[in-house]
Amino acid sequence: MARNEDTVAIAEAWNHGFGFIKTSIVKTAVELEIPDILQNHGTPISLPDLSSAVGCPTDRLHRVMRFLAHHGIFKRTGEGGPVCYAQTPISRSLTRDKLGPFVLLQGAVCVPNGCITAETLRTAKRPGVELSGSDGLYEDPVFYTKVFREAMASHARLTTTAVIENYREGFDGVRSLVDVGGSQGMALGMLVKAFPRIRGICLDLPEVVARASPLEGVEFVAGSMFESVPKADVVMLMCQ
Ligand SMILES: C[S@@+](CC[C@H](N)C(=O)[O-])C[C@H]1O[C@@H](n2cnc3c(N)ncnc32)[C@H](O)[C@@H]1O
Repeated sequence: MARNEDTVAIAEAWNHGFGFIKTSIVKTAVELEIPDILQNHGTPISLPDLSSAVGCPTDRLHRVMRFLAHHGIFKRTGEGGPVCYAQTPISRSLTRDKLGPFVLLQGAVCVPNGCITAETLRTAKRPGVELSGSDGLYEDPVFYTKVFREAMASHARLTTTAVIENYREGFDGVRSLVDVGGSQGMALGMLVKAFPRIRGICLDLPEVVARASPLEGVEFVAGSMFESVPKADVVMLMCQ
């Protein structure tokens, strides 16, 4: 691995990049009045009951509650039986008569556009909520070419460098590698350069592949992972 202090610094930098997610999901829980629902319920509530109380499909709500339980906002109970959720001291502080309204106010100011909200959770209008493919996000040329592409390239460079330096044996015997959602082929380009015997296949949406520059050793395939994935010895799925 990279030197320990570098690794810790990179983890801290990731936290700065993604720290808003926790705030965003807590705000969504308050919007849905989940702390109040649990308080009024009195005992742990099952996922289907919570789902009908907030008006969100169970599968989407489950993902949100799993995240919040992992971060100690709610407590998951019913080990081995049906999934239920209970209050914690934190969620008891997030009811509408305590700090809930404050979270809604600050969240409205600080949480970036594009995060999951109560409305998007109920209607599944965003790809993070329902993986139905592109929703136009990647078709916006300004967003895609400037912000998104540079962000993805920086992450791919960092991660792939660490993989090449520390996990060479993972590529032993590999002759073909498909990067699913490989964007402009940054990661794959680095991998085929480090392991020239590997044939790289970069699968991404047609509008993304149309903007990709040719890369030695990399074949670009336009399509959707939900329809088919090109055959290869190894399938790579990074940061989806
Ligand atoms: C978060 S980026 C990750 C890019 C790259 N794997 C990385 O880690 O830097 C997600 C990528 O998945 C692509 N994508 C989204 N929906 C897809 C689909 N249905 N099939 C294939 N690729 C898809 C996007 O265009 C985008 O390039």
